[in-house]
Amino acid sequence: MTISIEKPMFEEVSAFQKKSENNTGDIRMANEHDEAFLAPEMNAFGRQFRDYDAESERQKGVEEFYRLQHINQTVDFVKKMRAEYGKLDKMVMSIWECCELLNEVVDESDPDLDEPQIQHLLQSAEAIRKDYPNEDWLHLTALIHDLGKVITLPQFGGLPQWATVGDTFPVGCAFDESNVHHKYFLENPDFHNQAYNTKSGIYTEECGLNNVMMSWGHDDYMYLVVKENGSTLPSAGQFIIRYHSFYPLHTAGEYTHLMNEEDKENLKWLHVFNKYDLYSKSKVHVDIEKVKPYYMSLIRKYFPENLRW
Ligand SMILES: O[C@H]1[C@H](O)[C@@H](O)[C@H](O)[C@@H](O)[C@H]1O
Ligand SMILES: [Fe+2]
Ligand SMILES: [Fe+2]
Repeated sequence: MTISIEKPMFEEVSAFQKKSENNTGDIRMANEHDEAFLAPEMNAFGRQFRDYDAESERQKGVEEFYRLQHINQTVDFVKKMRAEYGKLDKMVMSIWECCELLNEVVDESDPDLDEPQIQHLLQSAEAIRKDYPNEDWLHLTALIHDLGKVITLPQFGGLPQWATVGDTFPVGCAFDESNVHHKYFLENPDFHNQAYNTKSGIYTEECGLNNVMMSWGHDDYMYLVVKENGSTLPSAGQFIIRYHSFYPLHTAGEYTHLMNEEDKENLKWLHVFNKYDLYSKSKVHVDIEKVKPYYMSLIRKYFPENLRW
């Protein structure tokens, strides 16, 4: 199904200023009188969003995270993970149970967020709901997009952070320089493998992202969960879940030679989504009990009661 976009995809950055006054570091509850979502200029730490070069303690941890991620995500590793997690034999539970479980996950790759993960899910979902009130599938997509991070918990195999979070990129072809902290790819064995280090590598131009192996993490895992459990979430929603961390594509505009026509359509919605995923990260908490009935109704509409994880 193709869903057309009637709203402007991006607001001017100047319009974002007003909201930044809210980002003072104090936690307050959002209420229904808040105006439509305006992306702030600064994150909750008073820095630019996605600033991977700032000098700070937090930044050192993030850089170390990317060093390990870039060294270890290889074609062989991704194949192994896909086979293992494709079995979906780790757990049986509902979507909401997983939302609650996610609170136990800490994301070491994220320079902009140190709130409980369930707040990030609800903050992004509520922000997108205000601006796109009729696209309920988009609200639900936002709610579940990061649930795959549970693979770092012991009961899901306890994968290291570098195999769970962070930006994603294709393996099996050259690592583009737009990847943050690109220099660490030099220590990845695939970097020196001639079958894997050309622009298209093992792929052909316009082969479609579905035929491309992405670095393993919460995006691809959650996509598998959605697909294999027979969710009726539209293809644009499934695409968003699968590629929302693929910043080298959706923000830097690289790797587009691997896309087919369907990918190009879906990418429009990913651009919409990305603004809410990134800029809704704030200290303004959503009242979970108040919004829960609405999201439960969406879960019932698009998912079976229990899912295999
Ligand atoms: O640090 C963040 C975080 O892990 C997000 O969940 C992921 O989607 C981003 O791409 C990543 O950079
Ligand atoms: Fe994510
Ligand atoms: Fe997110």
